[in-house]
Amino acid sequence: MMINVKWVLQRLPHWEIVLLLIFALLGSFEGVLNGFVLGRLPSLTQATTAQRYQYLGQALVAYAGTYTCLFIFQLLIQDALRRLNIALKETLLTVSFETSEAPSAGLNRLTNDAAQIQGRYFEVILAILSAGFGAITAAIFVLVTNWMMGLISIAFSALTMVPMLFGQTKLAALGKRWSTANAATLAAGSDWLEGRGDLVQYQAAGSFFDRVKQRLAVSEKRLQQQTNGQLRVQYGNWMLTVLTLIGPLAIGFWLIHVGGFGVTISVLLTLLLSVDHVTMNIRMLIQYWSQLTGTRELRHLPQAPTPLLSQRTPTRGKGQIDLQGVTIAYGDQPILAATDMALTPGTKLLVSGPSGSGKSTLLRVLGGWQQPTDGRVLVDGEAPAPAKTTYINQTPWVFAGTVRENLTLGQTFTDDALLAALSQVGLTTELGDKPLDRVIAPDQASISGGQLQRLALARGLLRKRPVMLLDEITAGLDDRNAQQIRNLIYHLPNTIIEAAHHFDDAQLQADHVLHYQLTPAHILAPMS
Ligand SMILES: Nc1ncnc2c1ncn2[C@@H]1O[C@H](COP(=O)(O)OP(=O)(O)OP(=O)(O)O)[C@@H](O)[C@H]1O
Repeated sequence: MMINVKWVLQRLPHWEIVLLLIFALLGSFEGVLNGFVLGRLPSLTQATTAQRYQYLGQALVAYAGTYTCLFIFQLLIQDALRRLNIALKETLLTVSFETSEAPSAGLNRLTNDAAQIQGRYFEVILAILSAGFGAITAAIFVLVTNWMMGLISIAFSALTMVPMLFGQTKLAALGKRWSTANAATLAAGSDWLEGRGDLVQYQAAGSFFDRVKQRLAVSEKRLQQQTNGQLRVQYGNWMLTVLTLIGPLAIGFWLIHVGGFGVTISVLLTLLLSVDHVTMNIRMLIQYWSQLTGTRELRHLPQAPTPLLSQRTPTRGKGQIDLQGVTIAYGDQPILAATDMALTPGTKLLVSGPSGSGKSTLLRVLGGWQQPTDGRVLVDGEAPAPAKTTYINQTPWVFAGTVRENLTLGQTFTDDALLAALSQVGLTTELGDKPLDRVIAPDQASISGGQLQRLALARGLLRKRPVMLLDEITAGLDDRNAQQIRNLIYHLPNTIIEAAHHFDDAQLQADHVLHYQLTPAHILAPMS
């Protein structure tokens, strides 16, 4: 997806676009106001006092009217920016969510990228309106004053575009390099803060901080290179602007000398006063253009292969799972050799295997979070999707808020349904008198590991999905908590597939749980 002019226009109401155009046009008369009003002064030497006051009145209306239009234009710009910023941040958050980006990358988009796009794209597009109309109004005024000298002056103005034509691609590349380096710095900063515990206990803070410092130095260097690139283009523009002033004057003096095209010193003076606004606006347009192109890479947003937000609603099947020739590999690394398997509704299956054998990968494929390399998985006869199954891992996320908010996630459930889910996982009494109103936080400090896993199970049970995929959910728990959770899940009516290193053979047998292993030959085989 690309944040471009079309995207911008689609997010602004039509009436606002029309008003922006009208007030940008009216405000653009500011550029020729001095030339127009002051240019009439010499004719007042012969005028009556009444005519002079009439002239003054007209000048007052012209100046006050133009500045009022400029003021309204600025108010409209602020309103448009508000709308665009809301739409932009919503879009960036959605893109990060859809593409499963790391939170640090998503936050980088939301803060740095959003600020850059706002300052160097949205504001610039709106400023282009004003500069564009300013250039057109001034150009028409100049041509009407003296078409030949006007054309010469405008032709010289066009020279200021030259540096931009050459610098455009380079500036876009510099913008991208800065963004990449900045994302790396943020990732290192996030590691530095998140990994504080290990860095302190292993006394590795000093050595690790070198990495943060290196990345910081690189990203600041890239920012400087980006700004320097823009400055170089600007310097080229300034030099050419000098030429656009001197060149037409030289030609004008020669035309006066030979008496051509009615050029006089006062024509040159009027042109000098107004052509400045043609050049200035064109120069600003080029500068704005350089900023626009500098953000091109930032505005190009990644597209998720399988959008997560447009998932279909869950099926109401019973929980039959079929694997038909399912093969899984990461490039050359095999995970699962071609496997056929049928699990009837309500089956309880434990998949064990050494670390790195592919248990999590298998569960993600069964849940539709990633595709198999070959073959197909069917859940109740359909391709699996995250919205059809429940997948819980070792570290479920706690959202800042109450237990109720953590269960509903903003959806509508009755308190009775919530309490029933809590009761199913044995959490009704442990969380106090009013368990649904209990406040918990993302750092999980206010809730134990076992309670957290049971809360995540309750969140899943509430949605009544027939299939539950449980990835090492007891890994961080002591034996008593692990046993409690397994007692719970093995007695649910759902189809349960659990991946785990540790298990209790006696419990598996007592609860008739199938036990398969992912072998070193990448085969899913029953444990003998
Ligand atoms: N996105 C990925 N791209 C490439 N390789 C991956 C990816 N995810 C996992 N792997 C690799 O695939 C193998 C299986 O990983 P997986 O996490 O599924 O194993 P696991 O059995 O769940 O391990 P553990 O018990 O340690 O959690 C590992 O070697 C891992 O490095």
